[in-house]
Amino acid sequence: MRIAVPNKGRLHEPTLELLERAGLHLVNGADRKLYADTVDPDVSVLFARSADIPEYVADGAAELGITGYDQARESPVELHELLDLDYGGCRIVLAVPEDGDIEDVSDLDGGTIATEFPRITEGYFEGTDVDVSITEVSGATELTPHVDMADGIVDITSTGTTLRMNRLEPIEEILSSSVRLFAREDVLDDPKVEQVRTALDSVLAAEDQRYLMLNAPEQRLEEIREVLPGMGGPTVMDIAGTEQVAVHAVVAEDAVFEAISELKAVGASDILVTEIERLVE
Ligand SMILES: Nc1ncnc2c1ncn2[C@@H]1O[C@H](COP(=O)(O)OP(=O)(O)OP(=O)(O)O)[C@@H](O)[C@H]1O
Ligand SMILES: O=P(O)(O)OC[C@H]1O[C@H](OP(=O)(O)OP(=O)(O)O)[C@H](O)[C@@H]1O
Ligand SMILES: [Mg+2]
Repeated sequence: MRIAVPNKGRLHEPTLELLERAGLHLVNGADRKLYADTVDPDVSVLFARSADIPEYVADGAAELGITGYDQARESPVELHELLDLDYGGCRIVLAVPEDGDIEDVSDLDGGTIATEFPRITEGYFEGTDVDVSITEVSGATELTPHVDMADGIVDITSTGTTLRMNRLEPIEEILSSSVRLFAREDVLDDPKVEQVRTALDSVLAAEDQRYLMLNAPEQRLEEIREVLPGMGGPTVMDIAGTEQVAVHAVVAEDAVFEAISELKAVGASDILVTEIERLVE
């Protein structure tokens, strides 16, 4: 089983980090290589450009691919999306010069749009009654409206800094993207695919949960339980030779702050909060 992952760019590092956290450690160095093995002898990693990953998976070079949803939409191939990996969040927008006369999509009729995403752009304009010609560029798209190459652009934005720096403003959002795990339809029944999906999902599931440990007087256990409904309730252990119990529970990260003061109020002490590496439900 091969997983195609970004070989460079902003998705490279976080993708390798995710594989590591999921337990799929690369074993023979990743630098400047096309392939790497993982600790699982049945799983290897293939490095490719983010934009090429959908094609690599569809063509059989890899069974699974990790890349942006925008890249999957731009590619002509059809893949099955297994998991939203929740990083590389960005939007593809239609943007025009801040100080020009274009205020609305309809003002672009008869105009030219420059983009690295011609298919997405074409699909968007097909859904409007605005006719534009599309010029494909391979980078620095933001420059094109200022050198009379285009009236507007369709490009990626996240913080909006690049658009602002180039005196452009978004007038429409075309799609919202994040990194996803994709598979070819014919491998969906392979148990290894499910194993990889579960491993990656366990990292995401753990991210917004914390492991809470505390000591409490045994007679206050019921009150403690009320604060900690948790996953299947807390684990309770007797502390030998004392009237105290040790309580362990998984708690949503955003509930920890409040839970701590409530737990103290019902007699908890020695409260410890730790991150969870993986969580398989
Ligand atoms: N500003 C951004 N914020 C968040 N995610 C982004 C941003 N820009 C790009 N991405 C995501 O990362 C993917 C790859 O973009 P990146 O710029 O890293 O590679 P690239 O420019 O395609 O690399 P290459 O150098 O191989 O051409 C995009 O398809 C998108 O999903
Ligand atoms: O809204 P912002 O946060 O400013 O991000 C948007 C920019 O990020 C991406 O470029 P990237 O930094 O990946 O550089 P690249 O052109 O080399 O791909 C994208 O092509 C935009 O130019
Ligand atoms: Mg880029």
